[in-house]
Amino acid sequence: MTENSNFKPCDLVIYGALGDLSKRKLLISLYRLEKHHLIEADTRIIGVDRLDETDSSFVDIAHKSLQAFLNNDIDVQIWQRFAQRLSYLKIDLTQPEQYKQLNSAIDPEKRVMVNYFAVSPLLFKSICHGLHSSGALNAESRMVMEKPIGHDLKSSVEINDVVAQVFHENQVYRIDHYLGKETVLNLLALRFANSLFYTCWNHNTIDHIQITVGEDIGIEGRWDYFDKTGQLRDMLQNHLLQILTFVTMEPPADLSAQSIHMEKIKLLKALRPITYLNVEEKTVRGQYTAGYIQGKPVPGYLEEEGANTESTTESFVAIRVDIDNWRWAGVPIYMRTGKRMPNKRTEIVVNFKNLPHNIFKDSFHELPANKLVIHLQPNEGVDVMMLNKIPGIDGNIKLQQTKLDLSFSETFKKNRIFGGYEKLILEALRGNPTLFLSREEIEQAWTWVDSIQDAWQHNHTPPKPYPAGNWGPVASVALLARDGRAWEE
Ligand SMILES: NC(=O)C1=CN([C@@H]2O[C@H](COP(=O)(O)OP(=O)(O)OC[C@H]3O[C@@H](n4cnc5c(N)ncnc54)[C@H](OP(=O)(O)O)[C@@H]3O)[C@@H](O)[C@H]2O)C=CC1
Ligand SMILES: O=C1O[C@H](COP(=O)(O)O)[C@@H](O)[C@H](O)[C@H]1O
Repeated sequence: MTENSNFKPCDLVIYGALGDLSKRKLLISLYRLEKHHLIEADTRIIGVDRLDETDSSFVDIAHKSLQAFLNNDIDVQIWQRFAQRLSYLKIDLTQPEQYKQLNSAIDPEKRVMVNYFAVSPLLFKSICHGLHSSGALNAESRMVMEKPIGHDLKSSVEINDVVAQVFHENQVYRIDHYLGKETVLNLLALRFANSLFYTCWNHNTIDHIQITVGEDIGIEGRWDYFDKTGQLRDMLQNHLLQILTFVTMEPPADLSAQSIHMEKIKLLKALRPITYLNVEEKTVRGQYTAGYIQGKPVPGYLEEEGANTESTTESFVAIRVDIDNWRWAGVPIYMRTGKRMPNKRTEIVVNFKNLPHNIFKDSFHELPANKLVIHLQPNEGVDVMMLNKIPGIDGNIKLQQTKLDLSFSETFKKNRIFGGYEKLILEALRGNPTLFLSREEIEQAWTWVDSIQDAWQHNHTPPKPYPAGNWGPVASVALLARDGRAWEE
């Protein structure tokens, strides 16, 4: 144990331990934390799910997941240390009496109980009831709740109300793993530690902003969950709105969770509502058809495992967002997110305004505007596109567009970039809630997203098809073209 010797060990209970999130992200992140000696020696990990597994078969399942998602890059010693922490309990989460088993698995005298809800939000209420009736909780216990919390504002309020009956607000950790990503956190540094951006981060200087969160994967066998949810609720309600708030909120008074939550809520309240009257012009819904990703054929959404061929769920959304406040008046923010895009790419492009007059007509009829490109993943870093003089001795000044390139992997060679889940799981184990979300901001985000969902339903807006391996339907290009703009490709 090196860095965190002042933290208490935990009983980390993962509900839904055999599910996709647990296997793909949580166990992998925990293994990586183990590798870097960041987990207390006495911390235990208890997997809970409804299948008839045993401690040892759960250990095998965890090993297979690591093999699959870490490309077999498993160190024997680290694995042995990690495997010793693992145990399994079969609990049907809808059956309150089965939660009593937890009492013999945890040790509240020695360890803090951290309950990780890695299941559908439909089960959150049952888990709260079950935990309450089991008597396993105490004032130190924590709970980590996955996004999306609920399906809409109403269900989110219901869940938060039930959670509040069992956990005090300071025991509740609402996770959005994008807030654990280094590059998302770096937005705070970029904006609030650099005087360069202080005076120009507003409608006087910025023309528009683009936020792209593209994934090349499809729904990865998660039909039941995804088809009921869709890309708007799965990605935009949480990850994209979180990125948006970090890019556009007012400077917080300090770095405390409270100050940041306050600014995010103010920003979310300023988002102009999208209703059935303007939803067709402001949004694009898409659904992928069969196509190719990096040369390999992939099935369409309606041919995915378990698919219902009638589904009109969207796997792609593009939206023009307007923020009704002094800073952002007249500056559109275009956001798009989708499955089966050509590659995985999360980036923010801040497009600055053109200069009022061009004295370099020999080089450019119209001077290309400056751009700040923030690469959130992969190839984390920041680029500034600017104009420079091409060196030379002839009399004319000739310009060229050049890139000022700050690559994280180059610049911070000695620092490992931790994944979002690694960072946030560690914070939950340490009992630091700073990077988690407040109830109010989630409910505010639902209010805005519900209005879009209702408008689509009201207008019977069908998703537009796009072949896998493309950046969404053609209508997404038209969304910007109507404003005389284009997506950054
Ligand atoms: N997967 C991901 O990449 C991400 C997921 N999330 C969120 O995490 C949560 C879980 O997602 P995901 O892992 O994909 O979902 P999965 O359906 O893959 O996993 C849920 C697990 O819970 C089990 N389960 C369901 N009902 C019960 C029950 N009554 N008692 C005990 N176990 C039960 C399921 O078993 P069974 O298979 O038998 O139904 C399954 O093993 C969701 O809220 C999702 O939004 C958030 C970010 C990323
Ligand atoms: O929350 C979710 O996020 C993942 C994408 O996460 P990333 O860290 O790989 O960008 C997404 O695939 C999943 O559908 C969604 O539930």
